[in-house]
Amino acid sequence: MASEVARPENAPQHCPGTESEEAGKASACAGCPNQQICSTAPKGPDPGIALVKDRLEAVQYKILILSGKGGVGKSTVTGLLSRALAKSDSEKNVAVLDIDICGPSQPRVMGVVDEQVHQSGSGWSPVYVDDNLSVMSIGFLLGSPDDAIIWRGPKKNGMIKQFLSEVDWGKLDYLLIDTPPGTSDEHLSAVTYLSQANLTGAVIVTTPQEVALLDVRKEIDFCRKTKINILGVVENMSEFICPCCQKSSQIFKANTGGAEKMCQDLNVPFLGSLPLDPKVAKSCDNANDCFEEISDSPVLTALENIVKNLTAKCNEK
Ligand SMILES: Nc1ncnc2c1ncn2[C@@H]1O[C@H](COP(=O)(O)OP(=O)(O)OP(=O)(O)O)[C@@H](O)[C@H]1O
Repeated sequence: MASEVARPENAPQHCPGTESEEAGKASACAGCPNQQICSTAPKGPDPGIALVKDRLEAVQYKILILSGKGGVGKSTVTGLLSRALAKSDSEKNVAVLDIDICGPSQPRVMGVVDEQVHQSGSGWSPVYVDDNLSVMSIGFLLGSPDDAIIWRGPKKNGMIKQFLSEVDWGKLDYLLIDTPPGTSDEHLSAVTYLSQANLTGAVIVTTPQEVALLDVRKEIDFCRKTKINILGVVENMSEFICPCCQKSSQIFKANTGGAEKMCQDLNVPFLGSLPLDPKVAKSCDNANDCFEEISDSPVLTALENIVKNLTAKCNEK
């Protein structure tokens, strides 16, 4: 994506590209409605891209967590995956970066709502959930969790640049980047700033219903257009296993075959499914360490399989 020449839609035939030194000055620019903007705008790639590359040099796997729709459990799955990865090997360092600027959930999901981040000479220090698990979110910077963030694209872009380039993670094995639903400003900013930082790929979270899968298809298309490697799809809330009789029910029925069938059709890896467990929702709502509270949940068994598939995909890179 970074190598493509950026040209506005209404550009003349021989437009040199908005980032070219010739932008606004070439003979083809005469009469172009963008001429003045092009000749005065700063040229070349955003210097933030190099800063992000340097900062994330010591992070082995950088993974974007995406979802087409809101509420499918992307933040919960990010939190569960990070805890599972951290618990699977105490030598591995794992971190979560929450770039859902307008709806940051990670402080609650990770059970660290009242914490604050500190700034030092080497950047922002993330909040530590465990010795080998840290998290950074705009939620830590708000005066109150009820404060609304009403920002336009450029301000969100600046915040994401800061998050990606100024957090002092130390040496990390996994950085999971929790994004807002859809394909919005935050995604474009993240993809741009990570364009030279060797992004490992994306995990897409969905629920089984067609209404959610429709939006996942768009997410897959976004990844393909922006050349992001798709590590795989996780289907969340696939079934509900009754804790009394162990009977399985499909609360969100997969009328079109669910995520696994969609993955086969679109030739995308399927990482596995997670059941719906009310204990998970309760624990996250109460901002508790959900791993402690769901030690007997089928979610943990299912999570093991997903972590195994995800780490295998990362190792392929
Ligand atoms: N497997 C699960 N079992 C039970 N509850 C779940 C499960 N996954 C997520 N939830 C619950 O579903 C709700 C939505 O989850 P979450 O906030 O993670 O979704 P999201 O996709 O990140 O939403 P958004 O992107 O809109 O912020 C939360 O209350 C969460 O606790």
